[in-house]
Amino acid sequence: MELGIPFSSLVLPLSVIALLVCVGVRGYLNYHKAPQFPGPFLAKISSVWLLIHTFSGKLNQHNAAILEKYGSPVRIAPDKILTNDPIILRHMSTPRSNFRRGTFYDAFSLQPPLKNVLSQKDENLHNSLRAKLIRGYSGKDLPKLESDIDSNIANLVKLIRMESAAGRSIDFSSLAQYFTLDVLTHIAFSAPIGYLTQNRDVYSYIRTVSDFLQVLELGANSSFIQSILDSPFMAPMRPKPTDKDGMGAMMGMAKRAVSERYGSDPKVEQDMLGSFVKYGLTQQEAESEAMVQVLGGSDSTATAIRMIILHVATSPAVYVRVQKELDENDALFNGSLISSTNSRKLPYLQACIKEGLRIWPPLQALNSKLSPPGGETVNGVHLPGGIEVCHNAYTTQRRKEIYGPDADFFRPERWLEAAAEADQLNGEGEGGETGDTEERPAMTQTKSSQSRLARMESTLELIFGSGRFGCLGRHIALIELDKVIPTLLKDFDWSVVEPQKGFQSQCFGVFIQRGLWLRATHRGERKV
Ligand code: HEM
Repeated sequence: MELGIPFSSLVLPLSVIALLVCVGVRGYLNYHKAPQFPGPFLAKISSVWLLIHTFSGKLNQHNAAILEKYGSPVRIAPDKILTNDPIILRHMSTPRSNFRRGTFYDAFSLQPPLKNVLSQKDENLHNSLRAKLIRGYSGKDLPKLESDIDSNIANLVKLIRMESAAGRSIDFSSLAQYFTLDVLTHIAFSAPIGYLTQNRDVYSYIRTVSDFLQVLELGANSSFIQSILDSPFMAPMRPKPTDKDGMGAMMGMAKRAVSERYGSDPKVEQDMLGSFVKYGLTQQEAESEAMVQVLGGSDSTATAIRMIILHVATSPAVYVRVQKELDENDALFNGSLISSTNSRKLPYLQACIKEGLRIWPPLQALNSKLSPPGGETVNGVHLPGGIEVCHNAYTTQRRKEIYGPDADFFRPERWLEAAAEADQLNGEGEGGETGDTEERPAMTQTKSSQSRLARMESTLELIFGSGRFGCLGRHIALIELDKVIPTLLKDFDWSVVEPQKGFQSQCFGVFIQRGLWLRATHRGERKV
């Protein structure tokens, strides 16, 4: 029998049907990878939900919203769930845990296929690399760590004074990053690049890095995108040490600095690179680790500085109290810049720093960990095998049962109240200060493992990750904050220029923040 429909005219509709069937089957299989977890429907059947929000630079906000709506854990992709449960988060990173690094970390091989400490997923290789880096990062091999930071604070203060004397407002988003880039390159290579002295975005690094970070985060959140980025035809588009601008130019700078430390007549310095060389890193490994340090430490610490200053400057009661504490303890500045040890003697200042880190965790990436085959039950939640468990730092740090019913507000007093409670629990009654420790195993030492303060401290610690994956640069970051925050608050009065405008803040794991214009008024002469 003749149907009268030529086969060629059926090709298109049949192809569409076949495609729809494939998409449907794929969606069905995806859905059933972890059907027990709630979440947006699109996130259960495909990675599109996660990719759209990663691309928008607002994934952190969307993640916070779905955790609020569905509770923890919530599904954000077929094989990814998101949690803000501190017990699960800590458990996955303990030394004996069977969880492993997830696909998130594949994106951070800055010179693929070479792995660095951030991208190495093999447990043994990661441990041995960390062991080689730890003395440099802990500051033990850096006798000039504080004085190097001091010299950059002095440059920062000089620049702010100059701008303020000229009646100009200050682009604090850039300035904070000039400072962290100079500090990191100084302690890594024994000399800062000179962002502060030149008062400009050297290598256009800050301007161009946002595109790089957006692509990096897309790869980190999707192994499909990462496989495209890793493919040979993308190689010409990756940053190269020969580039004039951006990440590539920074790599070139690191490469040149590293090359001086190897070869027949190596330069020996007591800096981070010197420590890496001493503990056996190859030249190529040292280049890669130097870049990880700049990438991992500059945006994160700059965000911390911006958000702490912004929150203090826009909270009048806090501002008055912290400046009073700083003025009353002028002697701790020894006539110039404050040491980290002395800074930790100022309880209200320390409470402001902690509260700033809590209210706006500087890194809000997924940091996914892969559950062991067969799964595991943690804190009453069964996490099936082969699932990536991701972190939402923002809502972890706003848990009301830990920080109190007003956890959404910036209120440094909560740390002093919790410390006073802890002292009472211990029967010490010594005033409950949080900033009184010489050594700092956690953010500060805690006196009772049962106290609210202990729970607050250990939860706050999670902004740096924990256990075998914890941030190697935490010690350096905290010393920077201990020193730069009191200096900025003691030397200047800060106000927001055109507060109605707000500023731009995009999250690609790290934050790209632009247009935070502040006015600084010098408060009087002090030698720095
Ligand atoms: C306030 C500032 C900082 C924050 C909030 C922060 C946070 C983090 C987080 C959340 C991780 C990943 C944890 C995980 O994978 O579970 C990490 C890793 C890391 N951070 Fe930081 N960081 C900061 C500053 C720095 C600085 C200044 C440096 C360098 C001097 C640095 C170097 C590193 C390195 C090398 C790793 C990888 C550790 C490993 O793979 O074992 N960070 N950081």
